[in-house]
Amino acid sequence: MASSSDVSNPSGRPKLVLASASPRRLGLLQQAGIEPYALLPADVDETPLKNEGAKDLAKRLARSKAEVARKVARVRDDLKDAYILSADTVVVVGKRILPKAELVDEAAACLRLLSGRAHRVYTSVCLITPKDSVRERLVETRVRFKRLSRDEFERYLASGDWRGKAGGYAIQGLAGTFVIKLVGSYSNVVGLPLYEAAALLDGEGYPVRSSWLDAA
Ligand SMILES: Cc1cn([C@H]2C[C@H](O)[C@@H](COP(=O)(O)OP(=O)(O)OP(=O)(O)O)O2)c(=O)[nH]c1=O
Repeated sequence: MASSSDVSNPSGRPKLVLASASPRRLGLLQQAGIEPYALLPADVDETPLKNEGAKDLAKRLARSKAEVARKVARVRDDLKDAYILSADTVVVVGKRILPKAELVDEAAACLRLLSGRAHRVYTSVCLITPKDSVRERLVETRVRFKRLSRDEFERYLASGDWRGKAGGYAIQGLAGTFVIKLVGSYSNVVGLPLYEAAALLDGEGYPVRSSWLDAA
């Protein structure tokens, strides 16, 4: 398991830095058999620019996170040749970008907008290769929520399951019971589209499936 400090790399495989503090992103990568060598969370200002749309916001933030981590990694002897992977997830209802809910009032406002309607979730994945090429993939998932009863609304807010989640909900948690329909990648909603992330890494020479036999 990776940590923000050094960990051993007994396999001699290329190293991967995950530029994220999200336990969901680490968990999804591990589900795919990909173990980051190090975690370098990047704290970037997530405020949308004036007139910035959800897709551009997700792309800009994923790229900023990767670039912040790259600066740190390239001056570290053990990480100077590492691949850097980051992502950013944005939830949007129509053109309205929902915040990453930190306060109960924000979560309540998000739920009111999501209840009984369809919305889109964008995750942009950014990969910086050891030679500093930048590769990106933007993935869209469409999600439709049931109309929430007052009881569901209040219990969900009381659960705190929304905290720190884009759009004020976590599909992998209690809010899974609100989802009538999902079109596209489920892992994209949780924070890292696995098909696209694996394809990006694979396409740039990272040995995505090299550990699969270790687990057999
Ligand atoms: C919509 C949705 C989002 N989320 C999470 C994924 C992300 O962690 C978070 C969106 O915020 P992000 O800013 O994309 O990510 P983060 O700040 O949590 O982590 P980092 O920038 O360090 O990588 O919301 C879920 O876990 N489930 C969901 O259903």
